[in-house]
Amino acid sequence: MTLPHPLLKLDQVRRHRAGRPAVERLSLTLDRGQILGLLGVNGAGKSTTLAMIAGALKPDEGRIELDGQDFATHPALARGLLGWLPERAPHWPELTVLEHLQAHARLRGLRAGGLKQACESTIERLELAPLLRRLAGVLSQGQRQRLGLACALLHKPRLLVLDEPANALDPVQVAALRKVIREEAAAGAAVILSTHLLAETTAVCDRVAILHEGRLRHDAALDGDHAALEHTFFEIAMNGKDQAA
Ligand SMILES: Nc1ncnc2c1ncn2[C@@H]1O[C@H](COP(=O)(O)OP(=O)(O)OP(=O)(O)O)[C@@H](O)[C@H]1O
Repeated sequence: MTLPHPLLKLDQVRRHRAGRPAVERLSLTLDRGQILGLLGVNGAGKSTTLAMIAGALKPDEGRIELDGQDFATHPALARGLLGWLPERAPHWPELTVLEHLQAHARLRGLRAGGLKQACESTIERLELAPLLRRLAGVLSQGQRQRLGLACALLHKPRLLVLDEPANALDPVQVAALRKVIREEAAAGAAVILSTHLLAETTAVCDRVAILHEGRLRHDAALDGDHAALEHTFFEIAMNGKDQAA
């Protein structure tokens, strides 16, 4: 009997940036319906990892598989399966919010009724209706973040890759973001999100991985003992001590 493959698999992935190791021999898997928090201090390698998962950066070594497909040999297929909110989501300042959503939907292959339906449901979920006619260039940082998240969600991705998704969001929007993440996971998508804030992971994730200096130092299900996790995080961040990896 063959076991079903995980939705996402990283196998011994390495990446240098500016001549230095940014991610070192990183292996992890993620299953459908899981919400994994990638935790680490500034410069730990979180964004580099997520950019490789999203196909924006190529690993120097190692393999990344999405739904059993090697990213290196099937990049278009893999990209079609995921939605990525990068750390600084790019936008076209001269387009309105609605034009953004429509352009992203077209880029994702949606047309006619499917495009309209995807835009309408995303606008409703992310409460973007009051912003539709506004130019992206005049949005606040938090509003731009919501637009970036909307663009990542439009085509119902099977893997959501969110880099610091709560950045610049107010508390109401943070709660809305968490609801969306939980809904996506409940619908069977896998979610990986990066943060340097412990509370972000404990609020919404069911598993946490800690990266430090590009290496995976901890990977475990969240068991509700937040004090123990905080201790582990600080031990790793302050002393670089390896924990159960
Ligand atoms: N564009 C770049 N060019 C060169 N080096 C980079 C670049 N981006 C990141 N790095 C380096 O790669 C390493 C990992 O950075 P990365 O942005 O992945 O960390 P991070 O955990 O996401 O940090 P933060 O929480 O501050 O966003 C760091 O040493 C950083 O200086």
